[in-house]
Amino acid sequence: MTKEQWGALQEQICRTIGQNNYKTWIEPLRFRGMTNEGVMTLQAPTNFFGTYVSQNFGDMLLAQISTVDASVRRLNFQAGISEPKREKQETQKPAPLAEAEPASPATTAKDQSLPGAPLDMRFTFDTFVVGKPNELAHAAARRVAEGGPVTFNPLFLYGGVGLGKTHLMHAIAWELSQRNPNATVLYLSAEQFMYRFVQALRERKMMDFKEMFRSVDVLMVDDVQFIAGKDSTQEEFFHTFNALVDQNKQIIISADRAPDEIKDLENRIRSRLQSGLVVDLHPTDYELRLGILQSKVEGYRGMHPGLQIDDGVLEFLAHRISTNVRVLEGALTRLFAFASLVGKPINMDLVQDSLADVLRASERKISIDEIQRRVAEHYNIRLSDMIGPKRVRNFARPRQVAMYLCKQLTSRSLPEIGRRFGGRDHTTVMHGVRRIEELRLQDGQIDEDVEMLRRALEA
Ligand SMILES: Nc1ncnc2c1ncn2[C@@H]1O[C@H](COP(=O)(O)OP(=O)(O)OP(=O)(O)O)[C@@H](O)[C@H]1O
Repeated sequence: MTKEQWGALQEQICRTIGQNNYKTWIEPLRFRGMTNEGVMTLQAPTNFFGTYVSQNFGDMLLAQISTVDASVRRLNFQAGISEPKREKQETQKPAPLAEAEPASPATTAKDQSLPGAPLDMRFTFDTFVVGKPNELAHAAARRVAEGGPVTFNPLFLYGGVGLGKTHLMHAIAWELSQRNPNATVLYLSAEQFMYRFVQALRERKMMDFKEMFRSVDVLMVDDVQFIAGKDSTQEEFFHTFNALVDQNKQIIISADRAPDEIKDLENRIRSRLQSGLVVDLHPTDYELRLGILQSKVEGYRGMHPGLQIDDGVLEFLAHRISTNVRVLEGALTRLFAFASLVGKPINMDLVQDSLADVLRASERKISIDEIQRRVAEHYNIRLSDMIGPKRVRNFARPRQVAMYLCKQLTSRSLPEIGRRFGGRDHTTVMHGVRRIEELRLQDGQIDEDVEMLRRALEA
C-alpha cells in the first residue's frame, strides 16, 4: 500500500460510510507506512481516536484496502501530530522495523520501552473461536496466559498460514500484561529479532542487546522458521533462549511447521524448541469456520444493528472458502463493505457478485478420482468394486462415504457425481449422502473415518 493508493481509496470509503462518518473519523487519518509483514500504519490525532476507528471501522477499512492491496493484513493506529518529514520517508519501501518502533504511542500497543511489535487489540481470547482443530493449542495458550509457575517451556505453537498463531500469541501477551502489569512481556517476530541483532552488531551495542533480551519476563517470538539458515542469529537466539530458561522465564514460540520440519535449523536449537510443549493448530474444519463467521457477524451487528444476512450465506462461505481464516475473514469484510455500499441485504446474489474471485480461487482442487481412490484404500477395497454395481455392504458403505465426500469437497452436482460412480442416478447419490450424514451422528467409527479422510484429502 502506498500513500497514493490510500489517497485514491478515500472517495470509495466516503461512499461506504457516509460523508459525516468519513469527515469525522477517516479524513483526519494520515498514512504512515507499511511493513514487510503487511501491517499498515495510520496516524490518528489521539489514542482514543485511533482506538475508536480501529474498533468501529477497522474491518471496513481492511476490506476496502484489500480491494487495492491484498498484502495488507493488519492496521496499526499511531497517535501523534503529523511530522511532514517522516511522512515522506514512510512512503518509501517499508523498513522492517517500522512496526516495531512506533514513533509515538500506538493504540494497538501498550507503552513499550522494549522494542517489541505492537499487539493487535482485536486478538484476545474473547475473540478467539475454539473448535476441534485448535482446542489443544487454545488450552495450552490459556494455561500459559494464567502466569504462575512455568510448567512447559517453551510453548511451541505451529500451524499453517492464517490459522490463528499470531492471534493466540497476542492473546497470551494481553492476558499476561493484564494479570501482571509489571511483567515485561516482549512479543516480536523472528525477523525483528534478527534485525535487532544485526543492528546491535553494527552499532557495537551487543551488551545492551543481550541485557535487554535477558531482562524480560516473557519472550514471545513469532514465525521462528525465519531464522533457519541464518547462523549468527540462531546462535544469538540460542543463548538468549538458554539464559531465559535458566531464569525460569516463560518463552513462547510460533512457527509455520513443527520443529523437526524446519530445515537448516541447528540441532541444538531444534531440540531446545522441542523441550517444552509442542502443539499445533490444525486446518480449520467446517464447524470452526462457521463459528468464526458467526462470531464476526455478531461483532459487526453490534455496530450495525440493521445488518441482514440471508439464511445459508454463512454456511455457504464456511463450506466454500479455504481453511485459512484470514481469507475467510477477508471475504466476510468484503461482503459487509459491498452490502453497505449498495445498501442491500447480504444474500447469495451479493455473495456471487462480490466474491466471485475469492470463490474461484478457493474452488476446491480435490477431484472425484482422488476421493474414490483414497476411500477405496482406506476401506481396503478395489476401486472397481466401489464404482461397480455390487450392492453388498462391504462396498456400499465406502461408496456412500465417497459420495458424501464428493458432495462436501467438490463443487460437482449430484447427477455428475452419480455418473462418476458407475452411472448411478442422482437420487442414489442423495440417498448415500443423507445416510452418511445420519450415520455420522450415530456411529462414532464412521464419523471418525469420514473426518480422517476429509482431513487427508484437504491436507
Ligand atoms: N479461531 C479463531 N477465531 C477467531 N479468529 C481467528 C481464529 N483463527 C484465526 N483467526 C483470525 O484469522 C486471521 C489470521 O490469523 P493469524 O494472523 O493469527 O494467523 P497466523 O497463523 O499467525 O498466520 P501466518 O502464518 O500467516 O502469520 C486473524 O485476523 C485472526 O484474528
